[in-house]
Amino acid sequence: MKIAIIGTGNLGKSIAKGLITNNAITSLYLTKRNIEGLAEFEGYTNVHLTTDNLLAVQKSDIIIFAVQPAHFEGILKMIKPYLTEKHVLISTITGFLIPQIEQEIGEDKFIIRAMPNTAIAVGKSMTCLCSNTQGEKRIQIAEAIFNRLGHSLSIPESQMQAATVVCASGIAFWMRLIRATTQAAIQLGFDAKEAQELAMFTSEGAANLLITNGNHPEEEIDRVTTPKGCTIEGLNEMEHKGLSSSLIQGMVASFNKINNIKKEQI
Ligand SMILES: NC(=O)C1=CN([C@@H]2O[C@H](COP(=O)(O)OP(=O)(O)OC[C@H]3O[C@@H](n4cnc5c(N)ncnc54)[C@H](OP(=O)(O)O)[C@@H]3O)[C@@H](O)[C@H]2O)C=CC1
Ligand SMILES: O=C(O)[C@@H]1CCC=N1
Repeated sequence: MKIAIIGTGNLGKSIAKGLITNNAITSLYLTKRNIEGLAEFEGYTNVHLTTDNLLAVQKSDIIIFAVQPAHFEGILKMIKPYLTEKHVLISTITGFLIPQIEQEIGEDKFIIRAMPNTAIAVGKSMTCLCSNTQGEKRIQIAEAIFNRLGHSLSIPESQMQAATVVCASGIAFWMRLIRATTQAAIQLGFDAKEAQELAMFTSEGAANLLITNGNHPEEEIDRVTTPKGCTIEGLNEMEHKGLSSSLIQGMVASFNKINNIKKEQI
């Protein structure tokens, strides 16, 4: 696959790492205005670093956009004359809707929105996908890419804002939970390195129990909570302090913020 990533920042680099590690590219063009920040990608014969978005578009079939929302409109205007019927356009841009993209480049283009997360760098992204009517004819290409780099789910565009919070921002939320459990483990006597090891692999085990068994979390909780035991004591104390409520309120705040994100960023 001939792929370009327009805007190789935090997410773009993560996608690039995933694509390279999983041998998912014939050629990969990575763009950025300041390409000094891409030194880690030097030395791969099929990876090209450039400031020239038009070159990247012309040399590629699949264009993944990963710039900040406020930069996207200008880039679409610039590349429009260079888009052909071969191009599949995949936008990871938060809050930028398909009709807005179509307004810039036309409804006849294959337009897909993807909401991956930074775990794509290690082939573990939960990625939600949607497309315009034309894009439905190429959605399998996006599914092939993102399934190779994790797990994908096609959803209506109306759910993309929620998917951004749950899946993309979700990495930060889970990191904070893992960090907090690490801090607790340190307080309980483990050194910092061991504490993080315990927190990381326990959270991985919890997720894998659900992925493998397909059970409801409460079913797995019931298996751990010995009557009058220490687990239920801890869980109930966490709930008295508002753990679930705090997570839900934080995620709803994150969701509401997306409505303003495009006009606020520069
Ligand atoms: N970070 C994440 O986990 C996720 C982010 N997203 C979305 O992905 C997008 C990028 O986010 P993120 O990676 O965090 O942001 P970053 O700021 O880290 O990356 C954006 C990159 O775009 C580059 N850029 C800006 N203007 C241009 C241009 N004209 N041509 C080429 N490159 C350009 C910037 O580099 P330079 O200034 O050198 O050009 C920068 O490296 C956002 O829209 C965000 O909503 C979606 C899911 C997850
Ligand atoms: O924080 C943000 O706005 C972007 C979108 C989701 C993850 N990062």
